[in-house]
Amino acid sequence: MAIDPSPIGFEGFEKRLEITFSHTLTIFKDPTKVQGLRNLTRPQLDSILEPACCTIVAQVSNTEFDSYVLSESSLFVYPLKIILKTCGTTKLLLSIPKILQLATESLSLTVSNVKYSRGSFIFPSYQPAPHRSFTEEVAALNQFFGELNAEAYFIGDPNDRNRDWHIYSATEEISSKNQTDEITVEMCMTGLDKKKAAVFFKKSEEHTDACEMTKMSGISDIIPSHVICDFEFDPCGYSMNGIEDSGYSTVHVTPEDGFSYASYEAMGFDPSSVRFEPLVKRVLKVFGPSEFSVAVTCRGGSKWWALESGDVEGYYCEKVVKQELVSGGCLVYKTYAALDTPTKVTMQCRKEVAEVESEVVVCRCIS
Ligand SMILES: C[S@@+](CC[C@H](N)C(=O)[O-])C[C@H]1O[C@@H](n2cnc3c(N)ncnc32)[C@H](O)[C@@H]1O
Repeated sequence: MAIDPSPIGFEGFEKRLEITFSHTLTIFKDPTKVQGLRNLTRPQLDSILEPACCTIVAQVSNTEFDSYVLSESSLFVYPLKIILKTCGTTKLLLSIPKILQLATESLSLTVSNVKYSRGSFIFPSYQPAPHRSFTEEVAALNQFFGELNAEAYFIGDPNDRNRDWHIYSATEEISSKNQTDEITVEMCMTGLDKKKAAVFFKKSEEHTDACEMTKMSGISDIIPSHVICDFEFDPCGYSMNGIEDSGYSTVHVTPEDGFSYASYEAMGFDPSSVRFEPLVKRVLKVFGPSEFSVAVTCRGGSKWWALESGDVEGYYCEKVVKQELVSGGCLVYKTYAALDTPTKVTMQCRKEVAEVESEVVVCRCIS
């Protein structure tokens, strides 16, 4: 586990890396090839996490994929996709060489798509290399994926640096054809309601375990059909992965007052049965944040899902930014503040990353 060197508090905001692979070899019903990355052994997964400075603390799997709760967030392993999400002072991008070595050399896979995203750190000056700035992160990513079609987007408000969203997208082939409909929702919440955050502290007298936290907080009601693997930290903090078929949800909570933070992410759900507004509402009911952001990445024909409605009771939507991604998908980023929070200024997509980075990095803003 990475020791948090910040004397101020724990960095809740996660870094998230998603790498999708394709087979280089023809598969003749070879079960080893069909299982792809799921063939990685526990020591091999540990060797991926070691450079990032985090460890596996719990696991739940189904026929489609494996999910792991980490000392700092989560790992999801599908046959052809790996999603690593880490927080605190972890060095997520240092895991890339090991992931690529195992996927390409041991499993004969090739990289087809890469997505890296994160919000704005609460304590940016305590992040280690290569996470000291987005510029540094883009340079690190380009070392491995710069040969693909790669773009980096820095979406935010120059007057409000702590609401930025950072996204790096790289793809082997620029095409939106044959993309399966897939939606990823990433919510970042700050200023949690103190009473709601109190659930995520272990009580010394009546010990509260992770399962109780899941039920008492209402997390189990967000997508009730998900099978949940939860974990409580000492003296406080909570993480969970929920799984169903090829979809997952994941929640991470830093409940300490002054730097409280919670994240909610869901991917692979049926967009006709899980709708944006009620989903966001159920998550907000659990945490009652003073501010939050939602980043929705849509692939295939599912863009309507993110654009359908932005109304959230008790909050006003400060801004909506739409960004087409080089991989063919579309990102919709929305920021909200509780109705009693002062209005924020206009958000825009800045070009400064493009100015300092290599040629493959551009920043475009559609809205
Ligand atoms: C649950 S982890 C997940 C972080 C997640 N990204 C978030 O902030 O929502 C962070 C919380 O667990 C607490 N914690 C306690 N022991 C920890 C450990 N060994 N590693 C990481 N977090 C720990 C931290 O103080 C913090 O409240």
